[in-house]
Amino acid sequence: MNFAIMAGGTGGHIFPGIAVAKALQKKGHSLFWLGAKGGMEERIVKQHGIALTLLPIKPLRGKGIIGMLTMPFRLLKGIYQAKKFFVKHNIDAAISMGGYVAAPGGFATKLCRTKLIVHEQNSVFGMTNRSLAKKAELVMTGFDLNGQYSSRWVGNPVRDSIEKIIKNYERVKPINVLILGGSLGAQTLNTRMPSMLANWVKSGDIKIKHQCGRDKFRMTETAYGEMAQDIDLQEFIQNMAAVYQWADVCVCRAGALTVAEVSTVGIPTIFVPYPHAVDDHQTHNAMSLVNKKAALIWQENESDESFLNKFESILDLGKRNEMQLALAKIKKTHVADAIAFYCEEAVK
Ligand SMILES: CC(=O)N[C@H]1[C@@H](OP(=O)(O)OP(=O)(O)OC[C@H]2O[C@@H](n3ccc(=O)[nH]c3=O)[C@H](O)[C@@H]2O)O[C@H](CO)[C@@H](O)[C@@H]1O
Repeated sequence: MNFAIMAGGTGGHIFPGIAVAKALQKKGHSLFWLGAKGGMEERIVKQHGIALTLLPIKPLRGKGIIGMLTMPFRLLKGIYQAKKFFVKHNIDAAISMGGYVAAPGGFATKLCRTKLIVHEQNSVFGMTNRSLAKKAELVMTGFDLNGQYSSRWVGNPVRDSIEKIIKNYERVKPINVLILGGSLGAQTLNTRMPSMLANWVKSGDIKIKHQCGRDKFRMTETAYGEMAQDIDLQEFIQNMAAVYQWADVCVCRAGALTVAEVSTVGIPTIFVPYPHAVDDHQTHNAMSLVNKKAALIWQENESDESFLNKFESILDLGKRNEMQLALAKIKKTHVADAIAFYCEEAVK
């Protein structure tokens, strides 16, 4: 069968797309990717050797009056281009993993014989997937959304290299702390973590790897001051499996894929949700673990003292073991294979 993945914009859409693409290829299907010119997918998808077609489109949620007035025309143009792509490659089903390329792509499936499949990674449907879900043959979700839009809860697919990690949970000192801003970096983590964690770094109780986001290296290095030489600071981490293997504790945003990855690996985590995410979906993502005592949450508007208390508690080995047990109970495995199976079933 010929499948197309429609995903772009951020790692949170692209990496699950890659996991699903590989699972479908493993089953002998042909894979094509529809992305947007200038998006992160241009760089990442090529590295994985997947045939990539880029539409010359920009985000539909245009800024200002001109953006709003030209939106219908831009959408129509994108739909026309996406339809041409489906017909040219004889695509049986297009899988929307989210991102703005998925809107024209999703609507274009209704103009040809391509079936539409949706996978929503977050605990709240995003704008594009919300409108596509009503028109799709099959809707799958990363979190348990109680069958909204007749969806099936499958989980979020994590990369093979991450799923294979086996951890040793016993380390007491120094504790390896991974700070992750997500694929775009997180301002709060870059500015507030250095001073809040300073005492633990100076006493040698913790070691830090900190992913700060593109073009944020200098400002984060400055925030760490004289401690900077002891911090492994990186703008973007290519080998996430290696850093998850290293980490005893994580402090990170609650993007859907990061949540899935730390739960798959079993890393005790303090989530710091991005407060401006649409419909506050990062808080909902994090709460799915916090409610099961499998993680902690700290909101940006809480005090430093509240963070320090939570951090102190997560360093305790007993507490970490409790959280790891709770994570083991809820983790989903082989999600990409499950999604590939349901995609095949939808096309038959
Ligand atoms: C600010 C915002 O709205 N972010 C959204 C975006 O997040 P974003 O793409 O940042 O977040 P996710 O946590 O979902 O995914 C990040 C992915 O990038 C990878 N990674 C990250 C850093 C790095 O240095 N190297 C690397 O490979 C992670 O391993 C993960 O696979 O899409 C997600 C999925 O729809 C949403 O849940 C997030 O709310």
